[in-house]
Amino acid sequence: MPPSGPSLIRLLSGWLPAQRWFGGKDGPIDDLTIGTATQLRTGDPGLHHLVLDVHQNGATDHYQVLLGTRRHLPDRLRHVEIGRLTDGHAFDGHAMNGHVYDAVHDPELTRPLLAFMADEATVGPLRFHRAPGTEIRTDLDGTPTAAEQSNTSLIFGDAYICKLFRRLSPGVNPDLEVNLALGRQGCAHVPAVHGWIELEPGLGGAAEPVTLALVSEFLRSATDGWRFALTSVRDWLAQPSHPGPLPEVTASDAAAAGGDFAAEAERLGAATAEVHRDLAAAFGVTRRTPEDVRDAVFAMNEHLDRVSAAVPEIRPYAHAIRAVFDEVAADARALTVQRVHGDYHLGQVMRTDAGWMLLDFEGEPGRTPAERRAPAHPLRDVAGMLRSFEYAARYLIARDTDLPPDTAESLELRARAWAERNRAAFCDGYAAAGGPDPTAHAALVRAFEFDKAVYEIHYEARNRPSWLPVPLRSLAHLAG
Ligand SMILES: Nc1ncnc2c1ncn2[C@@H]1O[C@H](COP(=O)(O)OP(=O)(O)O)[C@@H](O)[C@H]1O
Ligand SMILES: O=P(O)(O)O[C@H]1O[C@H](CO)[C@@H](O[C@H]2O[C@H](CO)[C@@H](O)[C@H](O)[C@H]2O)[C@H](O)[C@H]1O
Repeated sequence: MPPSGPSLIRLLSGWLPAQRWFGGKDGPIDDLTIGTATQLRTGDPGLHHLVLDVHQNGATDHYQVLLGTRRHLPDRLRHVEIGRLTDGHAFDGHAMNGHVYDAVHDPELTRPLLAFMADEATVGPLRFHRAPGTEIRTDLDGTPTAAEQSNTSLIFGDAYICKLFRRLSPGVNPDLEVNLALGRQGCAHVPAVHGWIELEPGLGGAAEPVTLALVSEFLRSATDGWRFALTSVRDWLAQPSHPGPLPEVTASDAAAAGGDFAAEAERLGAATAEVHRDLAAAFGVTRRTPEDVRDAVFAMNEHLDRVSAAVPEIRPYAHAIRAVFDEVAADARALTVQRVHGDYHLGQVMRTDAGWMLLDFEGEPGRTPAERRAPAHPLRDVAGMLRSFEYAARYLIARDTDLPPDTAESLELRARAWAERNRAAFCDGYAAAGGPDPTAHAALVRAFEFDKAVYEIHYEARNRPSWLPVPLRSLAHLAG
């Protein structure tokens, strides 16, 4: 018997919209039903896996939640309480009185997930998998990472990270698909997959299973690429400012600033090319005709129209952006496309002792599963990372509204120099390691960069309005 009853639904309807990973914040929930309910642990505390069917604007989205139930809630779990069920409320077929809470915060309830994977268990519609040839330790508790975003990640000791996909789509999740494929290619730039969880076919009537979670090797002592780059920018901006025109940045200047990133940017470029090579080997390559390229440019223009309608701040740059798109369409040539990362930026890479590692092959949130898996030109990823250098360079100054204009202007010159230096180093590393040379495809890279900037302006306006000046400032420079 599925968990039912108005009170559980009422509790979840109030809780869901407040979750960071809930994608339906634009409008009210019309109806919420429970698609599947699986009891993973009986007794107290109890653990229940639910797929929620959320009906909004005529469409249905599916979200995964793990609920804990306890008769007495310890203080350490009070902040994640969802509510209380009383009077023998039916829950997974059991009369249940007690507190219902977000189980990802309860180490006692996250530990069983590893045990199920180690045993390759099937529990109701849930199938737990261990990757071939790997062991899974079962003595570790999982705790959620502080930076909860589109998904929830649990860290188990310093051994594993388990990403629970929140919004579910039928079919294998691209992150699992790509990581397994790259692992089979022997790629040194992705963490090893240890296990995964899937839901049997049937979600939304689909014939394929659904990926629920991915367990990977935890990269201990790794530094997040975004933070690493920002440390360098901070040092670079703190140098005494030079009056007059943009100073030429030499390696010794940058090194004197204490945090030159160029050698790292070059290594990151090389790692990116190696991953692209392995993706092409694993998934194959496809040819696109000049007509296909013109269609793609048409889609970029339509994207710009939609974003211009929603975010007026982009309108002053629309003409310059269209000119770049038109240049590619006018000189359209056949291109070779392949599986790519799809949402490549400094927050998706980590520097370990062994080199750069690439994470999160899910593609841009908001795109359909088919779009996320569609082949694209590898220079799209290069353009994504070039945008990220622009972001890192300007992040500290674009958000400081108290800077006097002349200080802001001199810092902008300095930020520009940092971005140019690291963009060039990244492109050099990419081309030297066998990727298509970005300097030989300048118009295409520029078009991809502008298309990404359009996406970012929409993303920031919707999700982080205080960040909007960051892509706008860089657009003012690139489109100027
Ligand atoms: N294998 C790993 N080892 C260490 N940290 C990781 C690993 N995978 C992800 N992370 C950390 O978790 C963050 C979010 O991971 P990501 O896969 O990008 O999830 P999301 O899709 O929720 O953005 C990363 O930015 C990184 O800091
Ligand atoms: O990491 P996600 O897959 O959730 O990607 C989304 O969020 C990113 C921000 O967290 C966003 O990236 C933008 O901001 C980054 C700095 O925080 C910057 O390095 C990127 O260049 C910029 O695009 C990403 O676009 C979005 O899809």
